[in-house]
Amino acid sequence: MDKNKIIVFDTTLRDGEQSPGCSMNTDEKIKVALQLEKLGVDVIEAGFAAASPGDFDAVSQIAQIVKNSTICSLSRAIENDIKQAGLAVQKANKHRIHTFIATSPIHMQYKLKMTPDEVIKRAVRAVEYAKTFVEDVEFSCEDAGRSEISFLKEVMDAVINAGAKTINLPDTVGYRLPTELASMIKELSEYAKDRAIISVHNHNDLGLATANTLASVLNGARQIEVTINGLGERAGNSALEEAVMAIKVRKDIFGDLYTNINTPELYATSRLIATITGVEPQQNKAIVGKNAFAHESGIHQDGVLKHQETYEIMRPEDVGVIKDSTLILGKHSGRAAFRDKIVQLGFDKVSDDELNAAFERFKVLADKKKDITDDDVRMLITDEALNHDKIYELVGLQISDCSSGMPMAAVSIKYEDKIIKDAGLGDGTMDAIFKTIDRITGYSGELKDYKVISVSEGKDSLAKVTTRVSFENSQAFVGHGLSIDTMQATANAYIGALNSYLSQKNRLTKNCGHQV
Ligand SMILES: CC(=O)SCCNC(=O)CCNC(=O)[C@H](O)C(C)(C)COP(=O)(O)OP(=O)(O)OC[C@H]1O[C@@H](n2cnc3c(N)ncnc32)[C@H](O)[C@@H]1OP(=O)(O)O
Ligand SMILES: CC(C)C(=O)C(=O)O
Repeated sequence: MDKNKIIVFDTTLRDGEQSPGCSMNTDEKIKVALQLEKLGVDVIEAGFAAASPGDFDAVSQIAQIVKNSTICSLSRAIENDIKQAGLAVQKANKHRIHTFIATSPIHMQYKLKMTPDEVIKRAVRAVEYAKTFVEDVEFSCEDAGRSEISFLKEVMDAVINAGAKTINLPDTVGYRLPTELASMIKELSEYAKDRAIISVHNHNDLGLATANTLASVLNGARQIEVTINGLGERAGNSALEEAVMAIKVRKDIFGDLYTNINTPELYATSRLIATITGVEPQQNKAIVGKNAFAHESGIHQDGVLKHQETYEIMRPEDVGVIKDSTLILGKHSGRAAFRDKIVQLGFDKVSDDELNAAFERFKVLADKKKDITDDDVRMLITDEALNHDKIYELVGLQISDCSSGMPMAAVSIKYEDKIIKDAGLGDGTMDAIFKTIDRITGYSGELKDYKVISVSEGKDSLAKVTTRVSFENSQAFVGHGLSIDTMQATANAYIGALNSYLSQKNRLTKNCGHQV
């Protein structure tokens, strides 16, 4: 084991997905996992296999597709959870079970209703049982941040003896300050010595998650549990991009400590997650926010023009932000320039079909819009990749509305080589579109969330719509729509959610007879 290597454990697909409104379907999770692999993440926590058949399906598919990163599933210290985790990750090249139980007085007394002794026994049984599925078992003392150090040591001894290789000490409720966590991690790392790797998993309730992660690394932690864009339960987790760049930029402090993260992939990974979840990082978010490398005021601009490092502590290209694109795309650009641009933007695994479909859409867009930005191209490619399950496909949409009239939508949809047309009224234009689509497809969706953002600036910007829709009392499915026309993007996003629901339903029924 290299003492200077910081293992990057990404939990975007598990804790990140616990952010309200951030659930992803299996295809989306696979795309994220492949991008995390490209980013160089050591361990991907692909989900909580026992949580639902959909989660089990996603973890097992990722386990079979990703080759370089270790694939891990979280599980409570409960036999059936561990079994589901073990079965889900078993086909991975490298696999891990991550089992946990809370160790703080407040969690043991009120939530688990267990005595400390019972918790230790349960933890040991969990690790021993997990070892019957995989060699690599991680154990987490949930709410370690509010646990007693002496009890943590007892739990650590017991689970290490049972075979746990990594001990994670989460600050589950983001309570600790960096100096406090640093001393706790120092004491427990020294206590563990070479018996196990000490890991940290910090939440951001006081805005200290990344500070806590870095303080822990400086005090012996050799695994960091992080998420892209800092997604996660409540105020989120420590952001991968922040922790990794701090270690890289501040060599004077971190010395020989390093991660294997391919940092020029950070921005593309962040964009993929934002596009899939529809949750944009705040504009001033470190590393990946829209303003992270923007200089507004004259004195700063003057400084950067004279010498970039006056106001930039890292180069935008180090994190994959391309500031000055040399290739300008427009209506006269051809396929070669388009392909070149998407490679430049970091998409090197786009299939010919996806490229051709995106190129056709690019040409239509270029006819309507003067400047095609990098963000437009990125969205076109991602949208094509996210909407490949075209069970139902929007062919035409016509809407009419006036301030005192009856909103109406006429919709035509392709289904199995047939074009089905219908028209209907609604309480607003969007309602008319949704109701007409429901009538054509025979599925009545319940809209749980709707978001629209403009991809770039200007009146002719592309609209990117993300919907979350539940069908037949299912969980909410995400749909994406992209168009210069917001209503067209809305219809596509709604149909996309239905397609996503139907493909998941088909796959689960085929694989294991489960309902969605
Ligand atoms: C800090 C974290 O992020 S932990 C991970 C959070 N992630 C999730 O919760 C994943 C999504 N969760 C789910 O789908 C569901 O909660 C399930 C399937 C896991 C469990 O559902 P249910 O069996 O209905 O239980 P429910 O969620 O209501 O309550 C949790 C139960 O697990 C117990 N429990 C909680 N953590 C643990 C643990 N680590 N080990 C053992 N038992 C635990 C609780 O005490 C409670 O038990 P009780 O029902 O006897 O009171
Ligand atoms: C289960 C653990 C790792 C967790 O998510 C937390 O404590 O926040």
